[in-house]
Amino acid sequence: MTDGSAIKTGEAVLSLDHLHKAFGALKVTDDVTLDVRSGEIHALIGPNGAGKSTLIAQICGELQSDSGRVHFRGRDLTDLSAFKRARLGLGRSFQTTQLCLEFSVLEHVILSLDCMEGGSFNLFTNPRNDAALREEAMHWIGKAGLAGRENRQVANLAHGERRQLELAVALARKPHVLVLDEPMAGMGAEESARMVDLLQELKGEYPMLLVEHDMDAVFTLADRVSVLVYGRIIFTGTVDEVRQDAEVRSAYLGDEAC
Ligand SMILES: Nc1ncnc2c1ncn2[C@@H]1O[C@H](COP(=O)(O)OP(=O)(O)OP(=O)(O)O)[C@@H](O)[C@H]1O
Repeated sequence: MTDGSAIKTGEAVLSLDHLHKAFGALKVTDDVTLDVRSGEIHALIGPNGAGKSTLIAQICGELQSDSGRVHFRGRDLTDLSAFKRARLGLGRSFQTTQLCLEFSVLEHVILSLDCMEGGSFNLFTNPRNDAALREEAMHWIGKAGLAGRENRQVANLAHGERRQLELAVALARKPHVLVLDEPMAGMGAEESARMVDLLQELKGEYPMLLVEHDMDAVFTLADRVSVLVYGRIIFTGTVDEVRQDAEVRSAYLGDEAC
């Protein structure tokens, strides 16, 4: 299989095969094998410093693995740059916001679309004149729950709305999988609930690898959960299985899972 169009529900879209990464003597990714299947949200949880962000960087090509392979939609990505992986549809969000505060929501998404198409559109002269780009940007803005906020300057958005804008930008790149690094980070309860609803709506359309500390969100959204401790996956299973596993509870969940 070389083309993702042939992928059926439940088949692996993204596979990590025995990935390793060490910083000096510190093994940060230690023989990690997991997959994200079509139609699912696969959550990756683990204590601070377990190696979750490092693993995301290895998946997305920002960090070279010491060994192991990454396959995406039937293709071996291991030796490709982050840019090429993104082009092939590996979408990602970051743990901290990566937005230009002086742009409007609409300008942000239009710029992202234009960059993706390799255009020469000049944001500073006439950002809203390309009707097709504008229409498409509005589509992604709506999909990320920001309809009505398109003309608001990013600097004036609430934290949760900024995370939604990042989601709009990620969606505008037309990913075939979403790798989300703590999308609820820094959010209050109401903002988290809104993001959970959004991800719930997008589930099925986009397979997701979700790194998240908010256990309510994880238990609501995930089909499967992998638990990373000191760079090793100690357990993969359904939400119920993970909640009941004694090792997981002692390593990470504690009484939260009861
Ligand atoms: N470039 C680096 N050089 C050396 N050590 C690093 C580097 N990047 C990460 N580490 C170390 O690797 C370990 C894993 O870090 P990582 O940020 O991947 O964990 P994490 O699970 O994402 O943590 P958190 O939940 O706090 O975001 C930590 O001990 C960290 O200090």
